[in-house]
Amino acid sequence: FKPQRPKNFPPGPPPLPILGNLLQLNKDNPLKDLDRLKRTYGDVYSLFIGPRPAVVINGFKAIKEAMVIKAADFAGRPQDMFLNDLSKEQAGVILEDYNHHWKEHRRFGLKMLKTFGLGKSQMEDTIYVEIQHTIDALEKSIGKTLSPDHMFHNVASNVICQIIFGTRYEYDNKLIRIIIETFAELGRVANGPWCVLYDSVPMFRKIMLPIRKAFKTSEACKDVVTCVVAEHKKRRVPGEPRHLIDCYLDELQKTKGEDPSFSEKHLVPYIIDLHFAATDTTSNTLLTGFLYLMTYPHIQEQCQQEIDQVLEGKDRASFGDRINMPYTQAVIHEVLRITKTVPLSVYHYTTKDTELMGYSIPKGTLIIENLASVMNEEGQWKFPHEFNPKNFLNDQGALVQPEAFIPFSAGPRKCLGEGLARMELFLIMVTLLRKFKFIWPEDAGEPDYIPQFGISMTPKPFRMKVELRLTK
Ligand code: HEM
Repeated sequence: FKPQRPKNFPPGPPPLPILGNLLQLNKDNPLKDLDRLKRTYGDVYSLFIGPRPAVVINGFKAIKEAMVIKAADFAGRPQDMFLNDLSKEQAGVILEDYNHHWKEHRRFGLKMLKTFGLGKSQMEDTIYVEIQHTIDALEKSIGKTLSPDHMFHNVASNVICQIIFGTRYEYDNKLIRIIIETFAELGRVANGPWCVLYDSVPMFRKIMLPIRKAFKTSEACKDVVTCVVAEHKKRRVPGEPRHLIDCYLDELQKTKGEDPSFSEKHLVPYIIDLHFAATDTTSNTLLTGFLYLMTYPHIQEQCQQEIDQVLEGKDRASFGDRINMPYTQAVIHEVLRITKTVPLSVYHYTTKDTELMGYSIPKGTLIIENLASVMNEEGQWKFPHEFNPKNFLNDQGALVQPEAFIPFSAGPRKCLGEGLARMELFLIMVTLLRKFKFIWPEDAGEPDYIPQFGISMTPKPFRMKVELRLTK
């Protein structure tokens, strides 16, 4: 029953029978424990999640060797875990293994972002529609305090909904509600002990009640999305796509069953994947950004000075303006660094027997890419442990992007939505900072910067006070 490390496998703490090293990891937030183990065993070490061996990769050098230099060896995804079983062999793109289906859906996703405006003013227009809704909400709260949670979630959700469905939804819409509830439910289960038990002791799988509930919620979510797709299908004119769903159906017609990767049954999980990947990540980064901007008012003011100067006489910012805003850009980069938005990336899997930093790693090993360890790695940053935009500025005040800046990961599985996320963060932050001053409420006490751990790091709920800067 005691798990054994294969020959020349990375070292790690001795495992217990059945449980492996689970008791050595804090179930609410394992990041500190992973850091502690790194100090003992080095940048590449192994752990047993139950009886399953996993290799944890820390620090920029080791991550680069795995994800970039030996990219194809480390680009798989495990296929026998709770989240895979949820998608019942109809994976979209995030959890799909390194295969033809993944490649085609990734290519298609990138094409969709371009088709619907990335790199053109069309995407800026889409984002601006959402910003206007945020501005309306903020204007109603001038002089009062408000909770920004839903506001940023709404923006990020609606930008991706415009691409997928060609429409925006109010926060209380049935589709959006069920998607949010499903992710919350799955997030709770995925971060908790039930999921670990599910992944490590398959014989218990069928009898675990919380797991069965999560499966039911996920099915209900798929049913709602399926209905929405069916509605869109009724109004579709082949060859005249209005949104991603139309384009997918056109692609299906083009390949006429020759390429089984594209099939209607894959469309629903694909949509859910994209919405999931695009929403909490972007909104949690924005929330963290505004938490820091409120509590570091001198940094907020310096951004505002630069924004006022560059946008003087202009109605609105365009993404191209970022070139003339090195300080604001540095702040946005610093927000992404400090947020560690997706701290352990998405689990990878080795596609063949390989080597890393001199250790042997067999095919089919679970790989945990500790992106958080790079974001405050000593030697990579001027100020690894503080919020300081100088991490991204040289002595002349120009923007520099250290190689270790990999909040979107690196290599072939790198975030598909990086371009969209960067555009959203820039346009939303710049537009809101130009128009409003964000203030940490006097009665809010000391800010708590420690986020809740999850697939995406979520800041603890906070309130913000808003004052108007421009009346236009
Ligand atoms: C601040 C915002 C975001 C951050 C920090 C972020 C970060 C990440 C990270 C770390 C991964 C895992 C990469 C890996 O496995 O090596 C990922 C994957 C992914 N992201 Fe993002 N992401 C963000 C926003 C978005 C947006 C807006 C989209 C919209 C389309 C998106 C779509 C995806 C997809 C589809 C994948 C899976 C890629 C694959 O498996 O090939 N992300 N993201």
